[in-house]
Amino acid sequence: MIRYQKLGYVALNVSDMDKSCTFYEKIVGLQLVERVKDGPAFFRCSRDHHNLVLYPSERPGLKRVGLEVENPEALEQAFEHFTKAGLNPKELNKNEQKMLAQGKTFRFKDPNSCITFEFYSDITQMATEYKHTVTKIARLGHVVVKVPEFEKTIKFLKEVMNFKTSDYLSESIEFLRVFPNSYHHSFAVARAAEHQFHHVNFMVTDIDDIGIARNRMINNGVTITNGPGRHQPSGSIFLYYLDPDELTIEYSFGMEEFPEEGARKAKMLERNRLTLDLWGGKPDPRNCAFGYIEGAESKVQV
Ligand SMILES: CC(C)C(=O)/C=C/C(C(=O)O)=C(/O)C(=O)O
Ligand SMILES: [Fe+2]
Repeated sequence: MIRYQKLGYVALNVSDMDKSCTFYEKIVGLQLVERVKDGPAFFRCSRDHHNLVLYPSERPGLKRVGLEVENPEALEQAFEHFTKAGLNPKELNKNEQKMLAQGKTFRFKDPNSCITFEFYSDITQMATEYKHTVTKIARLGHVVVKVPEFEKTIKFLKEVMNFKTSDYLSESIEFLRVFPNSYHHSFAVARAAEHQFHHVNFMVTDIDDIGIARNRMINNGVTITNGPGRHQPSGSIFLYYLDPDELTIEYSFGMEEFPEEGARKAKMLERNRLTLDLWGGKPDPRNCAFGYIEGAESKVQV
């Protein structure tokens, strides 16, 4: 079965590259690596060449999800596995691989969530450490999407992609880890009437990063849509806010980790406001409410 290293990067479509580049650098605290003229902008929060990529588009939202597997052998096995599963994975041409600063890379579209998943094992390691500025981002944490075909999507992610469930709210949200990565979730899926982006998360190093971020958002006129609060599922302390396209970004501090073997069984959690936030906060209705999934446009709803 496929063995993942981590959620490698998230690619977002944004409507105004200048505005969003400034926001992700100066407010979120990512490091700009390079910006291609009339093309994507690459940001990092680790030694990887990128952990977030912004693309210009008139339809803001999720463009694709990059998954790093453990090594080149795991990449070969994954390619064969997805081919056998009929997903028709396509290897990128050398030019695009070069632009992404990645080694061999392939993609396919999950027919249930409509997400384009990208797989690679090698990404350029930058010569210098990620430079903290306004906050100490520890890593790209997770991405969450909304889907109408909830059960089919979860079945696909678990049986075909080898994700494991950490916790779930019956028939409404499931938190998944990219096995054997230890973090409670790198991916989550919520049931909704339409395919939609939900949020992307960056994990920070200290509780102070959350408190300081709250003041930074207020001082810069950035809308906070939820928090600070504490999630019950992963135990993390969170703050959600909106980017210039009203896409939701989450910072979180702390997260339960799972061993590769002997992990606890997944908990079925109560649908209760206190599950989402142990501190009893009430989210703004704009929280996790905006963003397309690229490729979901053509999906016929049943
Ligand atoms: C039911 C909600 C969505 C919830 O509990 C969210 C939990 C977590 C977590 O436990 O860390 C998230 O990160 C999240 O989905 O934002
Ligand atoms: Fe989250």
